[in-house]
Amino acid sequence: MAEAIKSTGLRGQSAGSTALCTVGKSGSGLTYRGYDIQTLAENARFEEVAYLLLKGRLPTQDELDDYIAGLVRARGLPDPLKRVLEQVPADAHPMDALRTGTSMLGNLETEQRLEDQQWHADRLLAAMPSMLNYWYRYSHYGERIETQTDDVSVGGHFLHLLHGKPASELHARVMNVSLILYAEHEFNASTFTARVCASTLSDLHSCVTGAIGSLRGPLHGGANEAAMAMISQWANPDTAEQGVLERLAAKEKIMGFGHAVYRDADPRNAIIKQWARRLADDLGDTHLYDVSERVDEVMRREKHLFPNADFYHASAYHYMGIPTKLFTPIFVCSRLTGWCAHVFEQRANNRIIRPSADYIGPEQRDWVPIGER
Ligand SMILES: CC(=O)SCCNC(=O)CCNC(=O)[C@H](O)C(C)(C)COP(=O)(O)OP(=O)(O)OC[C@H]1O[C@@H](n2cnc3c(N)ncnc32)[C@H](O)[C@@H]1OP(=O)(O)O
Ligand SMILES: O=C([O-])CC(=O)C(=O)O
Repeated sequence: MAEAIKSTGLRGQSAGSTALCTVGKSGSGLTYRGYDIQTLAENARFEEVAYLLLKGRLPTQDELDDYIAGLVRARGLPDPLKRVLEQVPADAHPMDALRTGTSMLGNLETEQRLEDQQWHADRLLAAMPSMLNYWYRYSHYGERIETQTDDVSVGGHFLHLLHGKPASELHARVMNVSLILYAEHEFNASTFTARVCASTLSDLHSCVTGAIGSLRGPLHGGANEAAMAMISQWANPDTAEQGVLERLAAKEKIMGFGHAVYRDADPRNAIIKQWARRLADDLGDTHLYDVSERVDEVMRREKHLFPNADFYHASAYHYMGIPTKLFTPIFVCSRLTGWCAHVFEQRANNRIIRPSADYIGPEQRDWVPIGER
């Protein structure tokens, strides 16, 4: 019985090997291919991290320039994909729009050969912010936007399409850091979804479509939106404290706190928290940040729980004028790199993922004809 409880949710069990990432290993909280997350967030461009994850090593300057140029060229959307996105209603969740868009792209640009997997991953990386903003601006404002911008960064491109003007240097910098922080995290639920799908020898678009569905839930990527919905209802830190205590008394979860692997801290939190503070100061409005800090204090005091990567992302994104419903889709634009890198890794050493289950149903029974039940 003790064993069964321990194995709930496969917690703590190894489900395979990876050379991509360490999570919660002593000495360093999070590394991508051996590079510490703090170092990457301070020094790297997101595109450089994407290259590292997808191709296995850091690029030279020439390689990075070529890589970025390729991503910039691949931002356009085929007309049939635009028409499909135009059918997705404004009140759909943007994650569903991305799920549909990714699936449709898989129909138009089907992955036929293993040798093309890298091209398809890069294409998805370039096109995901375009799909999201094309749908958002069309469904909410009736605008058919041009998705081919010449912004060099994925984050800058995203903000440009969303706001219809190039991003400020500060906002482009924060988006860069955010995309790096969200890029990869070992065998989390959405990545594991992608790997299970890859293990059947399915195509990349199916793996990514499934992973989007897993990321959407509030216990995973959807927590950044849920955290925003929560903190935005509190007028000041004192009402926030009261609200958290009430939720805890009602045994409700506080979104953006806790983690399946980390025990003391999520190393991404300190980094995004610092940028959220910078954005608040830049805007001259620290209200949401102050509320967030109080929630953080109360959760540590009452539950010994710490904010995960999602919590301060809520205020950071809000300060950049990003609508709440686009928070988790931004996570997709980043985690796509981790998902695809894991698909490649799975394919390179594949065996179909098929665990066993502990049967807890009835013993074998006699069949009762329908008229006698
Ligand atoms: C980028 C990401 O995906 S990070 C994760 C984003 N998700 C969230 O922020 C959602 C809120 N957090 C949670 O639901 C959980 O902490 C998860 C899903 C992240 C991890 O789940 P688990 O590994 O099952 O959590 P864990 O075993 O550490 O929980 C231990 C205890 O703390 C409680 N707990 C964990 N997180 C929270 C929380 N956010 N608020 C209140 N209580 C919590 C659990 O209910 C559990 O209590 P119990 O022992 O009385 O049942
Ligand atoms: O690792 C996890 O379970 C969730 C997480 O933090 C992530 O995917 O970034």
